[in-house]
Amino acid sequence: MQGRFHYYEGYPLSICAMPVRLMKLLGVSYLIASNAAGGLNPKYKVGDIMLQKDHFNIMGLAGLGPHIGPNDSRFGPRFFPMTNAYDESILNKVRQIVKDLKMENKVHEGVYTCVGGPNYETVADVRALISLGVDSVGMSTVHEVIAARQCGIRCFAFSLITNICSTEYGTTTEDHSCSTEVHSEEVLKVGKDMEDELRIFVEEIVEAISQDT
Ligand SMILES: O=P(O)(O)O[C@@H]1C[C@H](O)[C@@H](CO)O1
Ligand code: HPA
Repeated sequence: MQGRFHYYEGYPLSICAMPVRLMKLLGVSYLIASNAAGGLNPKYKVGDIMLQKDHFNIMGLAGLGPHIGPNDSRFGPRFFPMTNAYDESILNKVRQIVKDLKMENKVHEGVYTCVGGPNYETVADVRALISLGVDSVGMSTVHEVIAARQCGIRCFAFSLITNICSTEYGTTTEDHSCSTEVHSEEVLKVGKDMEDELRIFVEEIVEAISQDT
């Protein structure tokens, strides 16, 4: 996919996840999802990659999800587990690719969360997410993976760390902005700068998965 629907654009999460259900109808069996995300783990640097071992569904805990409403049983059961949402055998392949491509110094494994956005987080938000065990924060992917898991699609996802979320209140500069705040220009630039490296990374993952099919 080129782009995706986001909750902050005014779409319900069922629409945000709809392309995954379309993929299922087209016969897709693996989902590779990526996102731009803020780094919460103090070890992360801008430009690093975080393989998602899991996600923390903060919107789901608040009652928001792609399956609210009548269940469409073509896509799976009403109730379904999310214990192993991120496929361990794909993760193992990716771990090997990370070694082969000598990317170990910039690749981590961690927990992602999706917030509603479109505003970035306050310092209090960031401190709370860290205390909840979250390593990266973005505005997508969780509901897509939930939709995929209901219908049996195997998932791999990673975050590109485009900015570091501040745990400290910054100093206000002369133009009334703040020294530690995030701007979308920065997020887009890091995404652009990493495009070629990420393309190779994803091509390797597709190749490794396709050897199994
Ligand atoms: O679509 P993703 O989750 O990669 O994009 C993130 C979330 C927002 O759309 C945007 C904020 O900078 O980046
Ligand atoms: N927070 C939420 N979403 C994001 C961020 C962030 O810091 N960076 C990129 N997408």
